[in-house]
Amino acid sequence: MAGLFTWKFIQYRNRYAFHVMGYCLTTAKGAAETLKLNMALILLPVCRNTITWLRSTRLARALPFDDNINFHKTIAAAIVVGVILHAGNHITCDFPRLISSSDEKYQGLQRYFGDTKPTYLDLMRGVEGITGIIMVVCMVVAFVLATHWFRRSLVKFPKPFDRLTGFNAFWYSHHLFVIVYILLIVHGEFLYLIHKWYNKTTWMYLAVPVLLYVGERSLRALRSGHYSVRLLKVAIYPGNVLTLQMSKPAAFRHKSGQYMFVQCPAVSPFEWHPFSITSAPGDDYLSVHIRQLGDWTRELKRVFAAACEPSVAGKSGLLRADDATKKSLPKLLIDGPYGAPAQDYKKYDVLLLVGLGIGATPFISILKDLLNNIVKMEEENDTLSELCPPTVPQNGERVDLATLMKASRRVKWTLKTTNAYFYWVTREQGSFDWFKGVMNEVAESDQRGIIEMHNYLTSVYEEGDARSALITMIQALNHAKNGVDIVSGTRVRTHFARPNWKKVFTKISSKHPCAKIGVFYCGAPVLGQEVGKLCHDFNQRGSTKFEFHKEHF
Ligand SMILES: Cc1cc2nc3c(=O)[nH]c(=O)nc-3n(C[C@H](O)[C@H](O)[C@H](O)COP(=O)(O)OP(=O)(O)OC[C@H]3O[C@@H](n4cnc5c(N)ncnc54)[C@H](O)[C@@H]3O)c2cc1C
Ligand code: HEM
Repeated sequence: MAGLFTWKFIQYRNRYAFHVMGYCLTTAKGAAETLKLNMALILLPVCRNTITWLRSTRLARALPFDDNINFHKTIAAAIVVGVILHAGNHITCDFPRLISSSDEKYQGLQRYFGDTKPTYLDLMRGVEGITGIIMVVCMVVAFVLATHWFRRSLVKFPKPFDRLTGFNAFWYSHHLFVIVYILLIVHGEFLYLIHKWYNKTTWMYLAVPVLLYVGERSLRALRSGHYSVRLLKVAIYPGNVLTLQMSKPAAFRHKSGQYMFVQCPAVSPFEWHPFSITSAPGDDYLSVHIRQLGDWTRELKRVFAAACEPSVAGKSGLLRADDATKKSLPKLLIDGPYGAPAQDYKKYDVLLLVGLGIGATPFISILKDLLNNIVKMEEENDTLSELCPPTVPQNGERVDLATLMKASRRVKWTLKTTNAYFYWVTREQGSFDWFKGVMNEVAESDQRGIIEMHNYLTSVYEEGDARSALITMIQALNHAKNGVDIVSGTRVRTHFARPNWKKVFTKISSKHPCAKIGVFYCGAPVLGQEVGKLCHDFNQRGSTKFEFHKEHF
């Protein structure tokens, strides 16, 4: 940006027009050059399919793809500065200087503006003026509605927009950028003080990113038509969580930690909402866990609750629908999968997964994937010990070469993850039902103790409360005696009050000296900062290195 600004600034500093309009002109033109670059750059971090693909390439080592939206916002901020400098200088400084210039000075600019000096109105109502004004208006609306405050707020809009929520207002207004891009290309063709076609470079900056983004949107539209899924199971849990289990389209390949968009025409034919995929890549179905938050998720629950029946004794969930109930369920469309920070878990031997409430969803898929691999590994090992008898062949005894070859191929098959620690912090005990099935399975199948699971219930007693300490002690005794937790009824350890993160980090770092540990966090930013800071602090102290990845939804 600095380079482009300086280049244009110097170019116009050396032109005749500088003697008429001065530094207002050089600044306006310098800013315009950065705007062209930034309007191109801003589209790249929101090309989700491209980024998902790039995450799996070597580029992921150099570029922080997890920060794509922050990059998008930073470029947006640079655009705000660019627009202020560009439009501000034209409107308040160089236009007035041009129209008030002496006839003698104006003569040198006649070939650009005509024989008679233009008025202020002439300049404003030219193509560049009109397109510029409309772009600024569209941008102001879209920028204001895109601010964090609006996106996250529950502002009530006046009629006829009263059904819009903050996020939807942001989403729809963001599409004003389609108009902005069309106008920007037109604006770039009618620039004053530029006649030669090769100096009109706006379209050159924009061509590739705009085409890439148009391709992305077309792909999404095409794919969503193909990805109409059949619902296999629906369950509604305490804590207002809805689980949807659906058939997996043949071409759908995801990694644990990734997310997908879901659309339900019975709720809204326009809205697509993102949800982490909770099933593992090896499962033959897809599943999502959806917590009710606003209008769309609430309506989704209502629509599905109408098609559900009370749960059969022994099955978890308050209401259920599956093949047995034979009720017709609303149609569902999906789009994805898309990349997310947690998908990098395979890079590490030791994992620390921290989920807050519904933020556990990306990690459930990881746990399931680990579990599937553990089961597969156990099976492989059983086959291996059958193929390769533990006793060393005695003198004269022969081992079939084919058997040995087969066995050696199998020996290579190992599980990269040696340890995974899952910390799930929830408000109430009922939340445990959301993922009870998976946790039970993990606890039962993971005989080697690769996965350690902790559930923290924070709404029972305050931290430091004597009752909390007492229950924790009873829990620990029971766990030691029976290996079973009294709250969860499984090997998952339930704790009362908030986790002591420092202790958790101390324990893990002393257990894994010199290891590189992948710390994945999904939840409210406040705790994310704390966990991130602990990673940084522990990295300064010992040989264990913690690499922090966070996500927030
Ligand atoms: C990558 C990702 C993964 C997610 N995974 C899960 C999950 O596994 N389980 C779960 O319960 N929730 C998940 N969410 C959050 C979920 O998408 C929102 O809770 C849901 O879209 C809320 O919609 P609403 O209309 O009911 O609520 P609203 O009141 O309209 O919105 C509440 C908040 O949700 C966000 N939001 C709303 N609509 C969208 C949208 N279309 N796209 C992105 N964000 C939106 C906004 O920040 C908004 O402030 C995830 C979000 C993201 C970005
Ligand atoms: C010139 C300015 C901008 C342009 C051209 C632009 C363009 C876009 C585009 C094309 C998308 C992708 C939508 C999609 O395909 O899903 C997007 C998403 C988004 N933009 Fe912008 N934007 C601009 C400014 C801003 C600003 C000022 C903010 C906030 C401060 C912002 C925040 C976001 C967010 C949060 C998303 C959602 C990304 C996601 O989760 O997929 N944008 N923007």
